[in-house]
Amino acid sequence: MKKIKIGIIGCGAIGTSLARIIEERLSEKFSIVAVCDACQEKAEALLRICRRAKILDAAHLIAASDLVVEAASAAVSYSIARRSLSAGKGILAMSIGGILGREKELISISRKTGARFLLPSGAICGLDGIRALSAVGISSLTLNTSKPPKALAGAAFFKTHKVDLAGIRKKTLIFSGHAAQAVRFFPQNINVVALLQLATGPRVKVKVQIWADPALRRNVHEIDVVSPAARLKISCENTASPDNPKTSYLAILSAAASLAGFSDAVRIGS
Ligand SMILES: NC(=O)C1=CN([C@@H]2O[C@H](COP(=O)(O)OP(=O)(O)OC[C@H]3O[C@@H](n4cnc5c(N)ncnc54)[C@H](O)[C@@H]3O)[C@@H](O)[C@H]2O)C=CC1
Ligand SMILES: O=C([O-])CC(=O)C(=O)O
Repeated sequence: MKKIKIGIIGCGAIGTSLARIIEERLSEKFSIVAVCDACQEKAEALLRICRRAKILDAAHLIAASDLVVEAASAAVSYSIARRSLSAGKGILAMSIGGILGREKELISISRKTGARFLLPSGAICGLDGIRALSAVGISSLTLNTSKPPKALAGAAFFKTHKVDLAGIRKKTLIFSGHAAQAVRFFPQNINVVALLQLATGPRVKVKVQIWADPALRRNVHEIDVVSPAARLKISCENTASPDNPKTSYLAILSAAASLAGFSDAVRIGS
């Protein structure tokens, strides 16, 4: 069987760990042909894992790949997805916040070109049930995300909101609002709310609260869904990636699971 050629844009925590999993467990199906990072050293470091890959800029990487993995940033995820799908190349996107609000166009290009548009569940679970329930209506969906303060450090929110993160001694509410605001203020922290919003569609206004909790060692996402067909309470207590405290290890495993199921005839779960 011909291997699917993968190009990875973003050689940080997700890009690097995912590349390791592809090389170790998924190499019968996939071959990493190109990598790209805004930081040359990060791309060079990834070549030590992907020995057959080349460092290419985004345009050449898209041209060389069958499937592009975006693990870079919300500032570029939409443009990478649009360029990939328009060229008939599949895209697995991780920076979902950058796609929220512009998904219709991408879905339409994907359907036109037939290129796969993959949005893994990332750091949460339960999107299967939430998508199923949205057919009968969801009356409320709330996400409570709690992270250690250092995992929230550097977010755009703190440019306009004075918070002494290092001085927080107990669980403190940092932000309360809706998905679109949350991904603008916390582009590296709350892609999961964008996934929830995409799964339910614009009729449901997904609410989100972000907490800083100095007692936590994990990234915790608690999702509460109210619908006539079911009440879901989903709780994910995720170990952080060893390379980036903002990112849960589950997000990497979820991307790997999405690749493992790519073109598989068998599907477990909806
Ligand atoms: N969907 C989900 O559940 C989750 C999504 N994420 C998102 O996935 C993305 C990757 O996460 P991590 O690997 O943990 O981040 P990271 O910060 O460890 O790595 C990102 C890498 O992308 C590179 N980069 C940034 N802009 C770039 C550009 N324009 N072109 C090429 N390279 C660029 C950086 O230099 C860095 O090496 C982030 O946007 C993050 O917010 C993270 C966790 C969960
Ligand atoms: O990895 C996590 O726990 C969630 C995260 O950073 C995101 O959704 O952007």
